[in-house]
Amino acid sequence: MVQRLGLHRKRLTLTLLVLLAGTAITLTTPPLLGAIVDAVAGQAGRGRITALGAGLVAATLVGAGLTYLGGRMLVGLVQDTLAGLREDVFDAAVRLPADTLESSGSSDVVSRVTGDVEAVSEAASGALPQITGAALTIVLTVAGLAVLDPRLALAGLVCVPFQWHATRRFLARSHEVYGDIRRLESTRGQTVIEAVRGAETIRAYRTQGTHLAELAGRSEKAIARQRDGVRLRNRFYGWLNAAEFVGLAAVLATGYVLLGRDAITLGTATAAALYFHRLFDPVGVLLTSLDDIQRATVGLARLVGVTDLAPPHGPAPDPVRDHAPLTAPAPVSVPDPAPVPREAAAGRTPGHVPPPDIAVTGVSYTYPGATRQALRDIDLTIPGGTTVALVGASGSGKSTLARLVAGVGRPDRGRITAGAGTGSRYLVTQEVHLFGGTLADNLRLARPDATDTELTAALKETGAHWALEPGRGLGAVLGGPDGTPLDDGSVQHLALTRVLLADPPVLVLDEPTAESGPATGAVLGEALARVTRDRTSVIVAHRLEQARDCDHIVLLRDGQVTEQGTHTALLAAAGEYASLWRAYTNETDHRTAPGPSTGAVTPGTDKEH
Ligand SMILES: Nc1ncnc2c1ncn2[C@@H]1O[C@H](COP(=O)(O)OP(=O)(O)OP(=O)(O)O)[C@@H](O)[C@H]1O
Repeated sequence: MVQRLGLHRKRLTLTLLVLLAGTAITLTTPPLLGAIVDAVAGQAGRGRITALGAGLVAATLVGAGLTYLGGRMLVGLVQDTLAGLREDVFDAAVRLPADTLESSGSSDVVSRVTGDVEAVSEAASGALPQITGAALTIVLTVAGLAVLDPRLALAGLVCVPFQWHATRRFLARSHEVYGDIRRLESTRGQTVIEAVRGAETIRAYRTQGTHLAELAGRSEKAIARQRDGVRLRNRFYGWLNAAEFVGLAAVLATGYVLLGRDAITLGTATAAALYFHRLFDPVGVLLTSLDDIQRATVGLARLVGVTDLAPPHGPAPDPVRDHAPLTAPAPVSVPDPAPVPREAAAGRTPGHVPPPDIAVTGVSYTYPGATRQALRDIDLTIPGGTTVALVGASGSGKSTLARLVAGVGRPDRGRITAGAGTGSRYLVTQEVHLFGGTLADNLRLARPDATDTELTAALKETGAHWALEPGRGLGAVLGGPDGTPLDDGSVQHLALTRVLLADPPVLVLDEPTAESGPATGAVLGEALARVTRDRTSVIVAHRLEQARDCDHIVLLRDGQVTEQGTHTALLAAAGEYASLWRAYTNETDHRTAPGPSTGAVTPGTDKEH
C-alpha cells in the first residue's frame, strides 16, 4: 500500500500542502476572535472590529475551502491506490494453489477479497483524510496555544494521561476482538455456502436440523464477539469524554487565575479556550479512528495473506511441485484447472508437446485430520502417450491418486514426476461446472484465443453435434438464470471438448462420463477416446467398460496397488480384477442400461473432496 502510494509522490506532496494551508488558515480564527473580544473590551473603534470580523469570515471560508479540496485530493489518491491493491489481491486469489483454497474454504477467500477490501477501503477513504486533517490540526493548534501562552498550553496537557490510558487499553484488546469477529463471520459464511452447495445431500440424508443448529451456533458466537467489540468501544469513548472535560476545566481555571493577576488579556484567555475546544474534534477523530485503523489492519493483514499465499508470477510452475493454480476466477471446485503452456495452446496439434512419462515413486498420502492413510507406498510408471485406468472399490484411493497426479496436493512421502518439468496437467473432476455465459465463453475458458472455427471444429471432433443444432450454437447462452439448462452428460461433454482445446500433454479424468441427455454413454466414450489420444492420461474408471478400453489397468485396494496389467492379462491372471469383471458382466447382462460403479460399496457421486 505504502509502495503504491509512493508511485504518486508529487500528487501526495501537493495534497499535503493544500491540507496544511487549509488547516493553518482555519487556525487563525481563535486569535481573531480573541482580538475581537479585546477590541470590544477595550472599546476600540467600530472600523477595527469590522475589519477583524471580515478577516474572521475570510479565514473561515478560505480555510474550509482548502480543507475540503485537500480532502477530495486525498480520497482520489487513496482510491487510485486501493484500486491497484484490489487488482493485486484478485490476481493473487485466482493464482492460489487449489488445495490451499480447498483447505481454507472459498468463503474465507471471498470474505477476504470483499469484506476485508471493503474494511480497508472504508478506512482509507473515510478515516485517512480525517486522520491526516486531524493530525495537522492538532500539531498546529498546540503550537498556536504555546505561542499564545505556554502556561495555558501546559494546563491543557492534564488530559493526556486519561487519553493515554484509554488508548492503551483499547489497543491491547481490539486487535484480537476484531480479528475474532472477522474469523467468526467467515466461518459462519462458510457454513452457509457449504449448506447451499450440499443442499441435495443434506435433504437426502435429512440432516437439515444438524446444519441449522451448526449455523445458529456459529452465528451466536459471532454475535457474542461483536457485543464484546461494542462494549470495548463504549468504554473507550467514555474515557475520551472524561479527558476532554478535565482538560478544558484546567485551561479555563488557569485562564481565570492568570486573568486575575493581569498576566493575560481576556482575548488571550478566550482564544486559548477556543483553541483547546478546537482540539476536541481532531483528538477524538484521531483516537476513534484507531477503531477503523484496527479493523483495517486486520483486513489488510488478511489481504496481504492472500497475496503472500499465491505463487509468484513468472514461468508456469511445475504443478506437481507448486500445485496447479486455477485458471477460472470463481468456484473452488473448478473442474479443469491447470493452465495451458503457450506453445501447446498456440500450436494445438495434438502431440505438439510430446506426452511425458509419469512416474509415481513410493507415494503415501493421508488427508489432514484423517487417521488412515488414503494411499500407501504407491509405485507406478505410466509410459508417455498411454492411458491408464484406476479401478477399485469406493474409498480405495482412486480419486486421491488421480488428484495427486494432477498436481492438486502433494504426497506426504514419495514423488510424482511427469516429464522433465514439461507443461501442465489438466484435471477434469466429478464436479464439472457450467459457467454463466455463451457456449463459446464456456469453451474459451480452456483457450481464450480460440477462433469460432476452432471451437466448432473441437465440438465436432468430440461428437458434440447437439451443441451446434439449430436453436443452439456458439452464441447460445448457457447457465445462469436466463441460460438454457444443460444436463450433466452435456456439461461433461463440453468439459471433454475443453480438454481438446487446451491440448495438455497430461490429462487426469475423474468420473468423466456420467451419461444423460444427448450425450449418451457411447457418445461420451468416443469423445473420451478422442481426447486421450496423443496424451498421457489417467482415468478414474467407475465403469469397468472404460477400463477395458485403456492400455493399462491399475487396481487399488485400501490405498495400495494390488494388481496391474492389461485387461487381457488381468483376466488371465484370474485374480481380483477378473472376479470384478465377471460380476460386472453378469450384472450388465441382467440390465438394459450399462454398468454399475466399480465402487461396489457406495457409488455416490456427491462425495466432497
Ligand atoms: N477430503 C477428505 N478428507 C478425509 N478423508 C478423505 C477425503 N477424501 C477421501 N478421503 C478418504 O480417503 C480414502 C480414499 O478416498 P478416495 O476418494 O480417493 O477413494 P475412491 O476410490 O476415489 O472412492 P470413490 O470411488 O467413492 O470416488 C477413503 O478412505 C476416503 O474416506
